[in-house]
Amino acid sequence: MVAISHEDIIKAPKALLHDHLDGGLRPSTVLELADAIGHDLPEPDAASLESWFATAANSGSLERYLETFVHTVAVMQTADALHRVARECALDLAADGVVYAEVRFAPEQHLERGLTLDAVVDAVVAGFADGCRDSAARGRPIRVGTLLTAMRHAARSQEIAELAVRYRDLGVVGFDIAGAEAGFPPTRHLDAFEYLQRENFHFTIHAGEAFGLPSIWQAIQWCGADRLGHGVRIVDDIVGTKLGRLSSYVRDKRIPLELCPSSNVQTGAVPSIAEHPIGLLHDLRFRVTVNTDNRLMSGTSMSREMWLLTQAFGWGWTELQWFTVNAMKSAFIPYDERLTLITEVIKPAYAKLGE
Ligand SMILES: O=c1[nH]cnc2c1ncn2[C@H]1C[C@H](O)[C@@H](CO)O1
Ligand SMILES: [Zn+2]
Repeated sequence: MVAISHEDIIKAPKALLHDHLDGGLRPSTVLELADAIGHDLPEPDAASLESWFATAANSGSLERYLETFVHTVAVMQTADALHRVARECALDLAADGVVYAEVRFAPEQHLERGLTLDAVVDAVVAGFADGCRDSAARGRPIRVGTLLTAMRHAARSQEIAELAVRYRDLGVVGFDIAGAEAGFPPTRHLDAFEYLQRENFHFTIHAGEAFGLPSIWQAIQWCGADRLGHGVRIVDDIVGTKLGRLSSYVRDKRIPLELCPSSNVQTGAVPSIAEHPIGLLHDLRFRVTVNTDNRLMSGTSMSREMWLLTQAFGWGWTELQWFTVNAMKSAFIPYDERLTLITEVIKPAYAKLGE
C-alpha cells in the first residue's frame, strides 16, 4: 500500500470533537493581540513564539503544559479578541479539511477585563458563525459547535452548566470540565452534571489523561458523561487483550474516547505516538476518535494527527474513515444532522479516496 501523504489527508473530510479555542490561536494573532494590550510574551516574533509554545508544552506533565495557556488566555479578554480568535479557528479548521468541529473553552477565564459570561459566549458564538460563513464562501463548508468548559479546580461548574443550557439553541452543543486532573475528581462537580442530565443536555469530561481509572469510573458511573476527554488510561484496565469490568463497560456502551495523540506525548501520558494505546484500542474496536486538543501547543492540526497515525501504525483510508465516522456518530448535534454529514459528505469522499 502506498503511504498516504499529509496533503491527501488535508483534502479528506474530517470531524473533530476535542479542540480548545484557547489552545489553537495563530501565533501571529497572539502577537498582535498581545501588542494591542501591552501583554508581555516570551518571544518577539511569530515564528519563535510558535516554537516557544511547542517546546514549553513539551513538559512531561499536564500541570506544566497548562502553564502555557497564561499567554493565550491573557489576549482573549475582549469581545473583539474572542470574536477574532473564534472566526480564525473556524477558518483554520476548514482550511485543514475539517467539516465538523466541536471547539471548547472556559468562559470563566475570560472575565479579567470586565466582560460578563454572556458577553464572552456571545462573542465566541458570533466568531464561529462568521468564520463558518466566510469559509463556506471560500468553498470550504464547516459546521462548528461550541462546548462550554468549567475549570475543575474552580467552583463555577453549576453556573457554567446553566450558561451552556441557556445557549443550547444559539450554538452551544455541550459542556465539559478541564484543567489539572489529579486532585480534582469529576464528582466535585456532580451537581452540575446532574443538572445537565435533568436538562437532557450533553457533556464530556476530561478523564483518564493525567489520572487513571478512578477518574474514568467517576466520569461515567457517577457523573454520566456521554464521552471521555482523552480516556486513554482506560488501557490500565486491559491486560493483553483481556478487558476488565470498566473497560468492558466503556466498549460495550460505545462510549467515545476523544484521543489526542500528540498532546498525550507532550504531557507524558504516553511515551510516543508509536506506543500510543490508540493502536490497541482501535484493534479492540473501542469507539476511538482522533483529536488535536491544542493545535498551537502541539504545533499540529487534525490532518497532521491523522498523518502521524498513518505513519506509526500503517493505517490507510479505511481507518481514517472509521475514525471520522466514529467522531460524527459521537457528536453532540442532533442525529439527523450527524447522519446527513456521514452519508452526504464523509462516506462519498472516502469512497473516492479509497479508489
Ligand atoms: O488536555 C487538557 N487537559 C486538561 N485541561 C486542558 C487540556 N487542554 C486544555 N486544557 C485547559 C486549559 C484551557 O485554558 C482550558 C479551557 O480550554 O482547558
Ligand atoms: Zn483537552
